[in-house]
Amino acid sequence: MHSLQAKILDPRIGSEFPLPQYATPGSAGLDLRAMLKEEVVLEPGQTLLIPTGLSIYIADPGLAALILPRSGLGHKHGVVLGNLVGLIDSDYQGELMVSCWNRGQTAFRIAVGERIAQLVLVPVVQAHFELVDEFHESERGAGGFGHTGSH
Ligand SMILES: O=c1ccn([C@H]2C[C@H](O)[C@@H](COP(=O)(O)OP(=O)(O)OP(=O)(O)O)O2)c(=O)[nH]1
Ligand SMILES: [Mg+2]
Repeated sequence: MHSLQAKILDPRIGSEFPLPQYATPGSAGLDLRAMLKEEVVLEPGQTLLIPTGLSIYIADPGLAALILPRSGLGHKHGVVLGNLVGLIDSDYQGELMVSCWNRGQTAFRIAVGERIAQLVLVPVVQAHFELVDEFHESERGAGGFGHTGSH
């Protein structure tokens, strides 16, 4: 298992609420909690930036973290992310923030400490552009956006 530097910015993490943890041994995501002062109601269409009380420093440019919706919240309640996916750069040292978007039709109450999203550490390959005049021709060429049909 990888080791990740983290800072607790909200003392309720580690006391009232546990550090983000893998729910099962095979889980890919660490659940992030809403470290709100008090519960909030997210109205239909509303987006709110929610602090997690935690910062991480990934440090290795060969890694990044993604903030992803929790499938239960997204599917059952329409609560997803305002940025669809959050990308945490390896050099970011600020608080992990979750943009919560209620794309549904009904208001959703977010309780203090509720698990609102999940953090996944992923490998990254950085590349530089090698400018060329022509590509070696591929079977697909420039065809895209349904070029291969739908069946
Ligand atoms: O859901 C998110 C997305 C981003 N971030 C933090 C970590 C990330 O490294 C930084 C910048 O994110 P991004 O590059 O996606 O945003 P930007 O709009 O391009 O801002 P910047 O100009 O700071 O790069 O904001 C979060 O805390 N939560
Ligand atoms: Mg950026």
